[in-house]
Amino acid sequence: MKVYEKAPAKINLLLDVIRKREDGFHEVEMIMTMVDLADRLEMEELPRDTIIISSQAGYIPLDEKNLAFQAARLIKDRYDVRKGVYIHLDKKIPVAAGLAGGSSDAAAALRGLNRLWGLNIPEEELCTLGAELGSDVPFCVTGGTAIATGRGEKLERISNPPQCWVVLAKPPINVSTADVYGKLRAAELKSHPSTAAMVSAISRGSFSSICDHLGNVLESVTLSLYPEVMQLKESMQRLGADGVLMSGSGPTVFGLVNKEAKVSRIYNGLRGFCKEVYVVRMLT
Ligand SMILES: C[C@](O)(CO)[C@H](O)COP(=O)(O)OP(=O)(O)OC[C@H]1O[C@@H](n2ccc(N)nc2=O)[C@H](O)[C@@H]1O
Ligand SMILES: Nc1ncnc2c1ncn2[C@@H]1O[C@H](COP(=O)(O)OP(=O)(O)OP(=O)(O)O)[C@@H](O)[C@H]1O
Repeated sequence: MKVYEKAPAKINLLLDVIRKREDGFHEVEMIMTMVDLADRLEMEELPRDTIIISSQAGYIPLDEKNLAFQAARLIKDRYDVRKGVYIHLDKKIPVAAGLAGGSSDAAAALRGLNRLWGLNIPEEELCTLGAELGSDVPFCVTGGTAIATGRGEKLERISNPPQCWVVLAKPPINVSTADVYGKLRAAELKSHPSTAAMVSAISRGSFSSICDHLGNVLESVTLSLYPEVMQLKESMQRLGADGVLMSGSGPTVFGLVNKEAKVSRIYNGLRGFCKEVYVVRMLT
């Protein structure tokens, strides 16, 4: 038997850091949603008690470092599953981009293996398992749009933003999430984005107000480390995106655009100097 799962990329419409915790993680307040750029996982049961990962992407680990592998091992250990699985990852989400590609693969593996092995694990329990794999995994299990607090694992579902185009551009640099959080001086942040204003904008379905309240305090670190991310933001703004922000710890920058007519101008303008540009829709 085979099961298939889609693993969409996430973007952070808002990312605030409240404080550094004693366990080394940061207390955050984020608003996350999904876009329709997705990896696809094919999972097939194996009679032997083993986990095998393959992918067409040559640049990700296929051993126990792979988050989908870790998800499979976790579910097998916790529910005493003695069967094996072959997981093929069709990667479309750029890696180490701030789009939670690995986290979404892990979440899709949890959902898929729950079905493949008929375990009937409730979604909330899958989220708790997911939190053991990474802070973004619980959100990737549920999808939709949510306010995430704690280290990102406490979720409150909210309505989806109004439909729009999302232009994603990833400069050719690799950014380490741990490094960005490590360099952030949370206590010295001068301004914070307003979660309440963003939640209100989303609930009113006001595209322009959503664009006005985009904010990510991790930009203060990544933009100063990598000036090319700042340049990319400026280019997207100049080309006419309605709202522009870096996603997660970066380096991907996204632009929200409400009119289709503007999208190809932005895409073509960015493609002149950035190889990885994607035009997608918000997943609603
Ligand atoms: C930047 C975001 O992607 C925004 O959605 C997340 O906050 C990070 O989520 P993630 O990549 O799943 O992060 P994890 O794999 O749990 O953690 C990677 C590293 O980032 C740092 N980290 C992560 C989340 C958090 N709330 N505080 C942190 O300080 C920690 O140093 C941790 O060792
Ligand atoms: N299934 C996977 N897909 C992509 N990367 C993976 C996967 N499993 C493990 N990794 C490793 O995880 C690291 C981060 O990749 P990922 O694409 O998840 O980053 P990200 O988009 O920045 O995530 P986040 O937004 O959650 O911080 C990479 O160095 C990669 O080698």
